[in-house]
Amino acid sequence: MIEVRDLVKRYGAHLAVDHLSFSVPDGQIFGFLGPNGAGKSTTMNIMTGYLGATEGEVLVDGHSITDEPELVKRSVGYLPELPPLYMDMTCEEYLLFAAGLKKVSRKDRNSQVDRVMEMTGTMTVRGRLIRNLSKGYRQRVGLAQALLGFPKVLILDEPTVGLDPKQILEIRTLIRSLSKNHTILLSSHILSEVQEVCDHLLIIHHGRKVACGAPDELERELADEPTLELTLRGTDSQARAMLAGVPSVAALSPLPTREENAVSYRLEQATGADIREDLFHACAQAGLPILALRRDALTLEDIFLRLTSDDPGQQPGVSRTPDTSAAAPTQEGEQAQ
Ligand SMILES: Nc1ncnc2c1ncn2[C@@H]1O[C@H](COP(=O)(O)OP(=O)(O)OP(=O)(O)O)[C@@H](O)[C@H]1O
Repeated sequence: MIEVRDLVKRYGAHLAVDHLSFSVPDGQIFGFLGPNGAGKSTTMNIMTGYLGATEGEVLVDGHSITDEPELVKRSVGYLPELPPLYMDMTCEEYLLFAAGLKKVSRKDRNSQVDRVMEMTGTMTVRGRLIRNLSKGYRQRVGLAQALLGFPKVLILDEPTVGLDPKQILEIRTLIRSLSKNHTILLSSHILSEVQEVCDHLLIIHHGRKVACGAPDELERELADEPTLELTLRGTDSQARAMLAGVPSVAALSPLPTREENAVSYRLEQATGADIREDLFHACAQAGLPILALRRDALTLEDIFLRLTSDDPGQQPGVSRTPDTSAAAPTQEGEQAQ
């Protein structure tokens, strides 16, 4: 169990981490998400004992990183954003060297290095110079280094940054397999990179917590009720009279339309309601053909962008991604766009 309590980090007058608190239970893959400069690396550097906090504390299994740094460091493996690799060493030489720095006993070094190379799929490149390895393999070597000593906790700072899509998938699979025996905290500034792999997400902005929860929980809690965009063949008064008779239309606002003899509205639905079928029947009964019906729902990506935006235009309800799966067939038999 990792506990971060009321953590503050100031660089001179700049407040990089602002009273941040969270905890990571054993066995969880915890995603630490925020745009560039949000304070992720600073927090991770404090959690791993590389940097001192201005205020607050970090506990790993109840032991404070400040009071018992050696003990805590032994239970934490760290992959920094730029792994400190020595380009002129082979993969194996580097891992043996890192095992020495981590005070792995001489008699265990070779077997541990073999084991972490197996775990990270680097056995086949053990004799290659690190400078000649691809970025994906260098990242694996960095992970292998973090695994030496078999710490309970792994802290990975942007482990997939700069990798190609295939390498990203491979590292993700590797992280998932490591989660069987480790508690993992990994950071990213890209939601899609952590959404798939993490059980829990913490979103920070300007060093402050802005949201925390399981990805689907966040989506449920932070997304507004979906709205509908409806375009009909008919007049404004006909449409409003028909819509007045549909229960659960909480509000409507007109939208511009390029269709001739047509009107378009954004409809807000009462909490929890889905009025698409009611609308279909009401429009059919009133003889007002539906030309388009589109449901707008916030995705987790929209929520992340909204929570971490300094632009007041990116406020609730502005950044929306159309859910085209909910588009209704038009009178011409086409899918509405
Ligand atoms: N040594 C330092 N001295 C002064 N300011 C710093 C220092 N390190 C980081 N900062 C500032 O603190 C803030 C947080 O930086 P940090 O690197 O922790 O963010 P991050 O979320 O990891 O960003 P990135 O994804 O770009 O690495 C930024 O505004 C950064 O400019």
